[in-house]
Amino acid sequence: QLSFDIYAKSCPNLVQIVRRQVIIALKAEIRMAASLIRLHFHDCFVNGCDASVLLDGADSEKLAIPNINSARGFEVIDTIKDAVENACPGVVSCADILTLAARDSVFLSGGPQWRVALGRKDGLVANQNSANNLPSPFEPLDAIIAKFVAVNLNITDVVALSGAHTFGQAKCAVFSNRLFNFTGAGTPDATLETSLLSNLQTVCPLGGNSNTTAPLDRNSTDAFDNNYFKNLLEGKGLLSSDQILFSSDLAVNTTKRLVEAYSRSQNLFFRDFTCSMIRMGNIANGASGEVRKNCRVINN
Ligand code: HEM
Ligand SMILES: [Ca+2]
Repeated sequence: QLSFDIYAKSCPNLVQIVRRQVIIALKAEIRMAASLIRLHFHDCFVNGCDASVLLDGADSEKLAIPNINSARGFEVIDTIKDAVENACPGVVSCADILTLAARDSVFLSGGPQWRVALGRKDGLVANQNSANNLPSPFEPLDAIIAKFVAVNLNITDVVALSGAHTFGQAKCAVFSNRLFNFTGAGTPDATLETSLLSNLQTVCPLGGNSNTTAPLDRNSTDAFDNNYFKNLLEGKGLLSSDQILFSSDLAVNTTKRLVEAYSRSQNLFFRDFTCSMIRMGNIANGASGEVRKNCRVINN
């Protein structure tokens, strides 16, 4: 029931309003592009794209392991929502705003652009348990694939969408297990290229601050391009869940060929990424919904 012209009469300038606010947010902090698309991903994988991730409270998804002290950009979404409410009060859902902001983040960082079908409704409940079950950087490839399949996405979506790790940052907490004593063997992850390994050992020393961050793609930290895939061919994926797309045994029959193809052709990556973003953005919430006035709380 999503459509391209659902707000044509009720909020004709929506797309421009969101774009303008995302531009302002990226001027203040370029990393916000990465943070906004990640929020959209964490929204869509939990109850479908229904802005459940934006809700505050003790049972919120914000407090789930993958999000706490990690998910960011909530204030930016509030600001965009305010601008939209000023122009068209009570019309546009927070879920649509987050989808548009994610789309703009990619394009404004040098990536592809696409049209977003709109009309998502905001959910009435958060699902902290499901948010705790988001794909983890510590799990093997078969488990990650299974979590995508569970929301009707496929192996191509796994590889293409992982390409979002072309920008943004990750904390030592999510990759330092690779640096010194990987899987209890007493040695680092053998698939991690040695010069990157020694650099990361300095950035994230044993007993150091686990909140220190490193770029997911140190070739072009803030640009949306296919360097992420070139990195994987060289053992320079930051997260274990990145590198296993190329280096694990299972990758040989599933994801490795696509990693190689995207590393050779940015065009192919951009085309598949666009398709997969649309597919992820269409994950539906089966339950009823509303257009929230404030993205942090359901209407009363
Ligand atoms: C395939 C399974 C995935 C896993 C295991 C995963 C895991 C992670 C982890 C652990 C971080 C670092 C968080 C932190 O240190 O605070 C991260 C960051 C990020 N993820 Fe993923 N991710 C996955 C898929 C995706 C998808 C599908 C997207 C979007 C389409 C995405 C976009 C991002 C972005 C842009 C960042 C950087 C955020 C920032 O700088 O604020 N990831 N991811
Ligand atoms: Ca959601």
